[in-house]
Amino acid sequence: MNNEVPRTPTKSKAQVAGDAESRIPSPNATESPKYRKRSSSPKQLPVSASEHQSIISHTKKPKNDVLKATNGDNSYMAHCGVEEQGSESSSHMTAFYKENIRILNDLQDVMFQKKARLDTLKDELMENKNELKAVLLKVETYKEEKHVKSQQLKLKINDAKKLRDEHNTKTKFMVKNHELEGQQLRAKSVAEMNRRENEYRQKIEVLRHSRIKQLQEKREKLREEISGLDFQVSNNKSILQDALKECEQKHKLSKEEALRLHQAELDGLIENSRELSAENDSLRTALDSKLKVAFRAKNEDFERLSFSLQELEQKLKALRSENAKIRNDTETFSRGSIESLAKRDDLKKYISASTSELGEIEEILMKEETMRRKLNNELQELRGNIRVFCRLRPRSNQEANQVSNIQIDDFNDDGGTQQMHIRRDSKSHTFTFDKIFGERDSNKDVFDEIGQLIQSSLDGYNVCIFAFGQTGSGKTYTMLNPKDGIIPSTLNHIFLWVDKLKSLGWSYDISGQFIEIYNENLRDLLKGQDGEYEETSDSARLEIRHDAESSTTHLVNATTCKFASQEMISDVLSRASKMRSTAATKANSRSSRSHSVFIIKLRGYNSKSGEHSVGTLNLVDLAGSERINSSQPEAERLRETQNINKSLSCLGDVVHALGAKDAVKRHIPFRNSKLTYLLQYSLIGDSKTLMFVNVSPSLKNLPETLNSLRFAAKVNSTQMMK
Ligand SMILES: Nc1ncnc2c1ncn2[C@@H]1O[C@H](COP(=O)(O)OP(=O)(O)OP(=O)(O)O)[C@@H](O)[C@H]1O
Repeated sequence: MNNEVPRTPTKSKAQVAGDAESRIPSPNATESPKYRKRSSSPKQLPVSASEHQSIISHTKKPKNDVLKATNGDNSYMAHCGVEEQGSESSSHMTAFYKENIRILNDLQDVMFQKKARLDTLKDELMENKNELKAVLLKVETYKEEKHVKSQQLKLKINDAKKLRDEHNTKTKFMVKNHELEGQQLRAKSVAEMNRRENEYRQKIEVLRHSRIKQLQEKREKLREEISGLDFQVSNNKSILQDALKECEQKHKLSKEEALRLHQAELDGLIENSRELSAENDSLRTALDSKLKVAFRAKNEDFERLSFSLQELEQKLKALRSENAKIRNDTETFSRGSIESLAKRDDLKKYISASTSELGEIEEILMKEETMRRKLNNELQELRGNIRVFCRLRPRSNQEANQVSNIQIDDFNDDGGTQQMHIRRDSKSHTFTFDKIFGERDSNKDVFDEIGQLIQSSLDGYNVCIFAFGQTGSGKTYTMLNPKDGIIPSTLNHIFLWVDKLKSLGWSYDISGQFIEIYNENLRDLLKGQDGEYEETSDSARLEIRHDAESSTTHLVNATTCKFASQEMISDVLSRASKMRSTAATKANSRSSRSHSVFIIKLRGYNSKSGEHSVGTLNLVDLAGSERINSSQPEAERLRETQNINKSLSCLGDVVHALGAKDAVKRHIPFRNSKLTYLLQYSLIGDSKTLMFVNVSPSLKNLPETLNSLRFAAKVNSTQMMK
């Protein structure tokens, strides 16, 4: 679209003059009444734009009229009714006409000047418009830039928010973990208290039952005794009464008989004679004494029987009071039993309420355990599936004065990384890792950092932990130090955790294999172990077999040790390291020239939820990473070094390929070394890998230290693809 202002045609002064000449009629031409009218006020010059316009319109019509007059059209004059006047007035008219023509020409000049000015203004307007356009364009560009910058700012703000959320999630997770542990401890102590309370209650119950039984038995016995005695007493009483009655009867009868006889005799004697009276008296005295003796004897019998009766009555009384006491006791006991029964019912109710509460708590704990597993995995993934930790071993006494210039920065909480700077020949080398342990950090400090990774293997993920570095840099100390190395600490941690998880229904089957890879040959470090180890025949060669369907690896002919108790750990590890050192003496420090791989398989089953988990934890002490030493050109050493270099570079290649963006489509060279082939399924997918790069502080080891750090830094720059 053309936005230009239509331009007024401009003319040069000569053109304007020429035009005016051609347009303006001759001064001799007949004057039109209109021009005459104007002559009456010759000094009235147009000053405004409207007057200017009206002058132009006035001058246009006379132009045609004048032209007609110039061409000798007298009818025009006649038509106008103008009469011929004298030559004086004609010259006057000519002057006037000329004056008007001049004014008109001046006006036309003014008009053209104004037109020219208008054009200039139009040009300026155009220029301004263009400038405005350019300015608008610039404004647009600035706006776009501003938009882009605001988008970038938004992204940065989002990133910052994400980091803050991440931090919050981490904090929440830690807090939750602590709470979880607290709850578990609380639940455990409550369970323990309940168990003890139950035990005591059961014991009290048993004691109470046995005591009641004893008392009941005693009461029964006493009842029997009482009834026996009652029976005896009533029996004796009737016997005594019968005897007494008989005695009295007999006595009465004998008395009556004797009296009757005596009376008869007396009567006979009285009747017979007085002489017999003396005899009668003596006879009577004799009879009296006889009767008295008999009576006394009978009396004594009676008294004896009365006494025994009294005794029996007293005994009966005592037994009765004892019986009453026993009854009282029994009543007290039954009252106690009723109270105990009420208490038992209360306790039963309390126990059933506690059991249901415990069930709920268990359910919550199980859910929290599942949540913890998920969160732990998310946290590990946030930290990266491949992580690299550096560890600087402490200087020995001999190295004290010959140490490298190594400086370790503080841990950067924002980036989650740590840096170290090494000076060599006035050049500074900086390396960044996920964590750096200095000379003063202990194996415990190291284990505290990797505990959650070990947890992942219990949760059913595959985990690989490598120790990499030159000979003497502290790999074996980090991995296998008997007291607190990663391997013994890991096994102890596993046992502790398995014990904790028992209350949530989890049970674990823990088994281990320990092998060595020397010159690309596998060797069983648990071979020949006794006890609960699965033996393999001496001639059997170790073989690696993969099951692609279940993504698992099987080591054919390798001894598998089932860890049934924590006590087995030190025994198995000391035997394995003995086996390794036996080989070392044979093959000249072979331990530093071979890779050792400790494979722990953790199969978990939850009887309450039916969940299964299978995790493999590979703890690898890699062979020394130093380059070929020209001072040791023996063929055997060369072969060893070549094999080590090949397998280490293959490990680097595999990790690198796994970290590539197109890793899923890419060929991963697992088969290029026995080590990577063995660990194939523990390096892909959800697996987690941690590499320790162990370095020495010694100045003489500096070139190897830098090599190791470069290798590790390359691994650290990798982020595993899923
Ligand atoms: N963090 C540490 N604290 C104390 N001593 C250590 C530490 N790291 C290593 N050492 C000591 O340094 C020496 C060498 O360590 P170590 O044998 O573990 O090295 P290495 O890298 O495994 O060597 P090789 O490859 O020969 O097995 C040992 O005497 C060990 O006790």
